[in-house]
Amino acid sequence: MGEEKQHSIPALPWMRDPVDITLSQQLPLDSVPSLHPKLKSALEDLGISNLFPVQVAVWHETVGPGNFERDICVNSPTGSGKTLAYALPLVQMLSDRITRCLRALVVVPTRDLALQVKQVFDAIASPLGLRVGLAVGQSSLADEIFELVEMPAHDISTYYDPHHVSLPRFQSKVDILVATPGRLMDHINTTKGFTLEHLYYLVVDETDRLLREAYQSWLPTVLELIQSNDDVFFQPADSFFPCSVGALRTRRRCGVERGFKDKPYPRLAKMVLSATLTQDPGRIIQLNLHHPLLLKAGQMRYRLPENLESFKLICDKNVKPLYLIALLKSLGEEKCLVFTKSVDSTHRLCQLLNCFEDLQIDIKEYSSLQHQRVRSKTLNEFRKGVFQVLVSSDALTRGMDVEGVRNVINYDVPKYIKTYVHRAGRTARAGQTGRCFTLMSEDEVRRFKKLMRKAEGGSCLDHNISSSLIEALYTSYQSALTKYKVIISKTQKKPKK
Ligand SMILES: Nc1ncnc2c1ncn2[C@@H]1O[C@H](COP(=O)(O)OP(=O)(O)OP(=O)(O)O)[C@@H](O)[C@H]1O
Repeated sequence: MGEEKQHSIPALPWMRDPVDITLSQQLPLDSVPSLHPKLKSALEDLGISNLFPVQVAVWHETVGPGNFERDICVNSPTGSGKTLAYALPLVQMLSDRITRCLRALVVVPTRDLALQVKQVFDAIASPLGLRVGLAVGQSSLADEIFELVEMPAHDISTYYDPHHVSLPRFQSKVDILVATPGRLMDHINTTKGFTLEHLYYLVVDETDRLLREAYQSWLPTVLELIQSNDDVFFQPADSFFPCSVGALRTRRRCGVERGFKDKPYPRLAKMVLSATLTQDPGRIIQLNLHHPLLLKAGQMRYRLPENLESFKLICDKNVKPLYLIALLKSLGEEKCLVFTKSVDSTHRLCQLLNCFEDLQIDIKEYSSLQHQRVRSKTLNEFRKGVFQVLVSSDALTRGMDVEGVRNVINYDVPKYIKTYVHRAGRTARAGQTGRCFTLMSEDEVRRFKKLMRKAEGGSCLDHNISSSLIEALYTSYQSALTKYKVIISKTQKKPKK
């Protein structure tokens, strides 16, 4: 992660002069210019009466006077409302569409995040008659195709056959698609009738994470498909284009672009967002942004939520699990997320904690070692409050919004400030209060303090647990360890003869 070492002044000139989101105020729905009445009442049904500053700023640059003339990059803290910041303008802009085509594509890194984003879209898009699809590999490819593409009555096979001479009429069943890169590529490569040719809007959520992982070159592929459509736009109407199997060809927005001296320029509008947006020109360039505008909260690249309190808890590393247990006990019934450094550590820690007989706290794990179905079930139960403590590694928690998480605990000190931002950001969301505790040994303190100086709002208090509380746990620790060793020996594979 060489990016961490970069100087904090961005190399890209347009990144040096951002619009500061913190200067925007919350805006009551009645004052939001041009807000569709149905969108307003959908928001009210969600209990939303004001737009958050990032939503106001994005609205201003898209639906408002900005009119989507520039591609939008958003760097705003975790829990500040980025999902609705992009979902609202998309739904508003598509509300007057006449035919149903795939007009907006939202790419996110994980399935659970995609499900969460789809729920947000469903709540605001359905009242305006827009359909939202999901391409995440939750169901079989065939089931997913059934939900996304209307097959011509006579055509029963679902996969693309390049030798098929007559071009049947496929119809998209969705206006907006939320996808993970892998499944998106499956549809691009194999699903007949799945086309991006009508796309107006591309959203890349958790951009830095998605740009870091190539996932079968999904981004160059999507951009190339869109680019080739733009090229075809200027070709004579009778020219052959293999993707034009659908309904009408769509004309992308053809506005007067700022800086283009009244030259009409059809293009796809892009929005890219993250709480830790990359400043690396080598990565940003991959997005092929058009005259980009950066919307950013505050001065520094990393910013922690306003109502987050950070604490460091210095432990004796020989009995670190006891500090965690003492901390969990002191937090009572509050929902907690515990982060470890790896999936293996997550598994081991969760097993060990469950070996403490008198703990009386329900603890489950959430990791990529588990089957997706198990993981989704665990997450749903955690959302509903069926159990109270979830132990997780980093990979899957980007963007996850679980109501009522009051505490985040870093069992292992995060290596990078970016990791701290995303972990801590699972609490103190939407203006709520929250706490992040980081367990560390004495010799890790210096590095941790240095790490926290990289973030706005990175001040950190001490949280102490008395040694008598730790000593009181020694006996149960011994019996938990014995029980844990039995479990480990049973699960370890027997050597082959
Ligand atoms: N205008 C609003 N009024 C009240 N609540 C809101 C508003 N906008 C968003 N929220 C709530 O704020 C929470 C955080 O929103 P969201 O998940 O979009 O944050 P985010 O900025 O994408 O965070 P992350 O960077 O962690 O992905 C959600 O529970 C959402 O329902």
